[in-house]
Amino acid sequence: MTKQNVVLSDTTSTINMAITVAVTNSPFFTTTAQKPPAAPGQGGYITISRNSIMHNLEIGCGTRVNAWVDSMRASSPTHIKSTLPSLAPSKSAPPLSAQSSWISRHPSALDMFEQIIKASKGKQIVMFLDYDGTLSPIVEDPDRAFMSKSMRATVRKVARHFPTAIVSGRCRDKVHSFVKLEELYYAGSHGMDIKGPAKGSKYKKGSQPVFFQAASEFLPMIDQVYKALVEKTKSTPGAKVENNKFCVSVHYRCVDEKKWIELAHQVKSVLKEFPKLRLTQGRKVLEIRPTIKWDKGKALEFLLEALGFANCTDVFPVYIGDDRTDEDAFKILRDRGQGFGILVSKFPTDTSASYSLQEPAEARTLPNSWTSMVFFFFFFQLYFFKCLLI
Ligand SMILES: O=P(O)(O)OC[C@H]1O[C@H](O[C@H]2O[C@H](CO)[C@@H](O)[C@H](O)[C@H]2O)[C@H](O)[C@@H](O)[C@@H]1O
Repeated sequence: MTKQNVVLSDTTSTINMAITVAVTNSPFFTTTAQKPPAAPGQGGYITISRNSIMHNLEIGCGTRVNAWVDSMRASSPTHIKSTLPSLAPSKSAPPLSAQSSWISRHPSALDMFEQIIKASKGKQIVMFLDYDGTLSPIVEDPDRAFMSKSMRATVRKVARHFPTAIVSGRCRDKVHSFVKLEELYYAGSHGMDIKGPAKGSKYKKGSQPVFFQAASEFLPMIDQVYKALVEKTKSTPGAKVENNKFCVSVHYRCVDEKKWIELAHQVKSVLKEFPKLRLTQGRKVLEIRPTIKWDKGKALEFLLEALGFANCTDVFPVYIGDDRTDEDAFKILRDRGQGFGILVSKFPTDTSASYSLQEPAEARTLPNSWTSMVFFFFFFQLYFFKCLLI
């Protein structure tokens, strides 16, 4: 029996935790490894290998199916809340050494605020923001994950000072309809659908409009798999299939846990017919997407290039996100040695982000400059917002 340390992260739902899962041969999980060893947050978000799932479900091997359901369960706040202490110091539960060590490796962005501003001096800051769980609260109905007016006002302010992009797993049009800011860049479908502001941007060098769809040829297939999944899962109460244009989400947040295995089998039976699609896992969501090598990290690189910063040393990208899919972008920043990633999380989790956002109470001093103020209030809102999450 091989013991594998698998990190399951549900940042938005305050459910980040490291779980040691004993998995025999464990082909079930493939992790996007995040080196280097000395860097904070080695490890990665879990990608469920489609082949492994397909195989395991196909042969009806109880252990493998259970492993999948275990993974779904581990992304559940109720399970993790009860087992992992929050990063916030509490009277009843003094911080564990693991927690303090995590915080020392991923210090609060607020505590490091002055250093961050100093490091960005003379460079063009470019902001990348995840949507669900970062700008909007996690709610049961994905169609109602609205952004608050104050968050919108903050993002508007940020965009006035820096080129700003929303990078989301959602369909680009949908995330645009939630954010409602024309001046931003939007990268929907996990970065597979990128569009710049219709009126252009004062930051962009050159007049070419920014538009890129990395998986256009998959459109008919995604439509097909969406319809098949809707049909197949309709017998599972609470299951919701969301068409994100270049990918599909199967939500199980409202599905009775006893029915998760049934849902897993339904999804498997559909995916069997689509060998060019792969399956990954998000927050109480199974995400089906093309097998192309494109993710939020690639979208970040694409946008930096489109903005004219491809080989620049004077650019400072900042990516704020809370999900496993954001790790691809954090890793790019770490590898480039440019800017930094901020993980919004109440709990320790494996991450390539440099900094974290945990508690609003950490905000102590007000920085001086206007730019700093924008950052400060932006961070502060994210902190505050995070505390309201389920
Ligand atoms: O990259 P993101 O912007 O974070 O999008 C990832 C997924 O977010 C949405 O699902 C999540 O938020 C829902 C609303 O709060 C919640 O109900 C769900 O359980 C979460 O997984 C979105 O609906 C998905 O399509 C995105 O892939």
